[in-house]
Amino acid sequence: MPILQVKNLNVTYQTKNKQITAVNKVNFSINEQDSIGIVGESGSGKSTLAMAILRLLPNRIATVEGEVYLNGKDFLKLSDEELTKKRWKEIAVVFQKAMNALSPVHKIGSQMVDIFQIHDKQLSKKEIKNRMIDLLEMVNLPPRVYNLYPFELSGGMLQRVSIAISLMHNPKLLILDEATTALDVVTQGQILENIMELEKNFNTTRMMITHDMSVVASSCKKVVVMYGGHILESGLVKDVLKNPKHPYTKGLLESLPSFTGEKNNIRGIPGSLPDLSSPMKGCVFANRCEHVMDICREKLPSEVALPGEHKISCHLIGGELDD
Ligand SMILES: Nc1ncnc2c1ncn2[C@@H]1O[C@H](COP(=O)(O)OP(=O)(O)OP(=O)(O)O)[C@@H](O)[C@H]1O
Repeated sequence: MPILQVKNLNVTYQTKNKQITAVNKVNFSINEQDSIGIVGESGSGKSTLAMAILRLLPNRIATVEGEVYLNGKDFLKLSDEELTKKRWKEIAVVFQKAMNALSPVHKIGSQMVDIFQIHDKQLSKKEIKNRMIDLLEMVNLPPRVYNLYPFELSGGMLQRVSIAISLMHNPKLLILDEATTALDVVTQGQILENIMELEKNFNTTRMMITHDMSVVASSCKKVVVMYGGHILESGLVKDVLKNPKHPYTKGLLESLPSFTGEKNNIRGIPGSLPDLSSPMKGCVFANRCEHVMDICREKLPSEVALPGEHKISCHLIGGELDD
């Protein structure tokens, strides 16, 4: 059974005079210990997807429809009490600016203990302290960090603290939303290595939200490519990144130096995201696609399964035009 199953998930933001469909009938699932990267450029709906799964979008701002099964139970239907029990233990999240949530006037250790005790009041202070120091060591921080204030740590160290906090209750599913994006490449690489090591020890499944394909290439087993609230392509990283089928995925890869080899081959994708507040008949990428055909503007492509776990929604591949 998949650890997370998302079915027909739709998220609509209500603004004063518009309704913005930021996630549009999204379906995907994650099996245990499948690290999955959700990629796409800014505004493609990645964070909205994560927030909806985590039930962090207030009703007055957004309408969430569909089903999100966490270990077989519909997470969207849980009572607030059940939800509180599952947060941190079954599902935890680290945001890009997670470190900003730390109080500047309390030491790291005391904040960790307070957070730990919200969910577990059984252990003594000393036992908790030992566990917190173990956790800090697991994210490669020395024990002395326990007695330091946030201002005494670098951004990378603080983000490691946030990751340690997220792992405190051994969550089954860990969502990282651009959690390493603001860090320099070396620190980012080290933290990713740490996280992968921790996953093995903790038996955690990771969902990683990023606009950076190279992060997915180096740390994930599977990838989901999002654009304009739709999933356009998904599958194993080794298939999708080596043999991308969707013109959008190809465009994303061509805009990365590490995937094209030579600097002068780097290309952007001309154009910008469509207006998500007006209803669309066809493919969401049609206006920017260099292979656009009449049918692309008329009909939403349905998802086609290719060999392996590779799936694609594009009129160029599979379906009527490819017969
Ligand atoms: N609170 C909000 N009210 C209205 N529209 C919103 C709100 N938050 C996000 N959106 C819109 O929803 C769409 C998806 O945004 P989202 O932040 O989920 O994308 P993203 O892929 O995570 O991008 P980024 O990496 O820049 O955060 C965008 O069009 C954005 O403008």
